[in-house]
Amino acid sequence: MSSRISGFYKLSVEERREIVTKERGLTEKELSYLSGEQAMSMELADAMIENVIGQIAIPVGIAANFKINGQDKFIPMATEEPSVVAAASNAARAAYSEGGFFTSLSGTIMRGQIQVLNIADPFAARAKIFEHKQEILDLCNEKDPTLVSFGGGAIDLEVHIIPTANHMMLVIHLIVDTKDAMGANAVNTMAEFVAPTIESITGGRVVCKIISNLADRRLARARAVFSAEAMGGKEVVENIVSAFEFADADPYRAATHNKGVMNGISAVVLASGNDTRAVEAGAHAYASVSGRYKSLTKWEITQDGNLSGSIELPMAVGIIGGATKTHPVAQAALKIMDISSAEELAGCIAAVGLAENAASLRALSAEGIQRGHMSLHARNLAVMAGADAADIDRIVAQAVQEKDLRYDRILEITQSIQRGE
Ligand SMILES: CC(C)(COP(=O)([O-])OP(=O)([O-])OC[C@H]1O[C@@H](n2cnc3c(N)ncnc32)[C@H](O)[C@@H]1OP(=O)([O-])[O-])[C@@H](O)C(=O)NCCC(=O)NCCSC(=O)C[C@@](C)(O)CC(=O)[O-]
Ligand SMILES: NC(=O)C1=CN([C@@H]2O[C@H](COP(=O)(O)OP(=O)(O)OC[C@H]3O[C@@H](n4cnc5c(N)ncnc54)[C@H](OP(=O)(O)O)[C@@H]3O)[C@@H](O)[C@H]2O)C=CC1
Repeated sequence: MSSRISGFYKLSVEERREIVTKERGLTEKELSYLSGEQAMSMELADAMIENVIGQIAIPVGIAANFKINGQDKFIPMATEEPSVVAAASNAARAAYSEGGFFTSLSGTIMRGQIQVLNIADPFAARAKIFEHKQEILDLCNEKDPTLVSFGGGAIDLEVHIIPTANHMMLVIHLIVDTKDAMGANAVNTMAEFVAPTIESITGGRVVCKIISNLADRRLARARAVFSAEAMGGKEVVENIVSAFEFADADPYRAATHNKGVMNGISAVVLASGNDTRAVEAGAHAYASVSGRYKSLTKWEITQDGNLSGSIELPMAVGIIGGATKTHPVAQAALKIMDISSAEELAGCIAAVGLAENAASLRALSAEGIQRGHMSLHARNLAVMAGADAADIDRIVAQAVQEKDLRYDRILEITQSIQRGE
């Protein structure tokens, strides 16, 4: 299949669904979940979270033009924000001609932290933990034979001594390969199970036993070259690099720059039924590991003047466990992306984050963000103004032509159309 579909956005919803169905073999049932015709059952919703009274629908769009590790992919993105899907498709188009995105994952390894207090001699306690390392790892693995049968499980220990205001804390890291699961439940179960053993080895008192979302042994990396011509020429490319340097040097700018990266990342994480907060916490913590909050992406200029981008961030996502298997739309999303491992999913998500950042920086470095973003957001404003679906395009076209995308003006145009003027 080819994901490079010029004008995909100009097709009707039905035509887009037909293309994706033809290429990815979606069933009637999957399509009806995606369209919302068949809602998730209230029994399932009630089993997923607590005190359920309903559901909220978020649109799922397909980002076109993605080639990742040589394979063309349709990328499902769940987001409430206009222009995010358009932006990803736009930048992916500029990378497509240069071979698309290339990705890797450093591993599927998570850390569980066990906090131990009341130890008089923490350095000796640290040594004792290492003497019992194999016993601790075996206990952890006893708790998750399924994970072990898939080649995962607890594989190592780290012991950190952390001075705090009131204590010299011993913090043990369980290093766990969670394979195709995100792994929080698996790691938390192990950490709680071994806590009494840790207490008896160290003589201390265990308090917190929990996964760390700074998943620095599960780093997803993606890189791509974006054609200078498609990005708007030499000056825009140079401006993009200076916009990156600004973000890398100034946390006020980096927060917004990384918000743009996360526009893409969170949308795919959500569509795939993964935990958006876990990935977001990991991303922002990783952006600060140097002691200063920085850009998650890097931008350079290639020898032949094209734009070269790369991204590296923790990507704790799974294709098993959590809501990934229970939510019917998440299952359809993985099928649309043709994903068969957590590693592959992590790479795709990183690629989308890089593309999203490229598109935002291009807009900021050229005409400004408002032209593209606001002309798409204007559709929302027309809905807010009470426009009929059939009139939305006409209202937006007039506001764009007038270069006045304020709500007040859109309301006036809407009301004038409704009066038949
Ligand atoms: C919005 C565009 C894409 C328009 O861009 P354009 O230049 O008007 O688009 P074009 O007509 O030249 O089309 C180029 C390609 O864009 C895509 N495209 C074009 N239009 C659509 C559409 N309606 N729906 C879906 N896809 C669309 C599509 O792939 C198309 O290729 P084609 O199909 O023609 O071969 C561009 O202005 C853009 O990329 N802007 C960036 C928007 C953005 O970053 N939005 C995020 C929200 S703002 C924010 O939260 C983050 C921020 C900005 O603060 C981060 C930061 O500060 O770093
Ligand atoms: N700080 C955080 O990020 C926290 C997040 N969470 C939540 O935890 C959930 C994710 O936890 P997670 O442990 O992934 O979910 P699950 O416990 O639902 O799934 C993981 C389990 O699936 C089983 N499994 C089956 N096949 C495989 C395979 N191929 N690879 C790996 N495991 C396999 C394993 O064993 P078995 O069958 O024995 O279970 C494994 O323990 C999310 O819902 C997240 O929101 C929870 C607490 C904190």
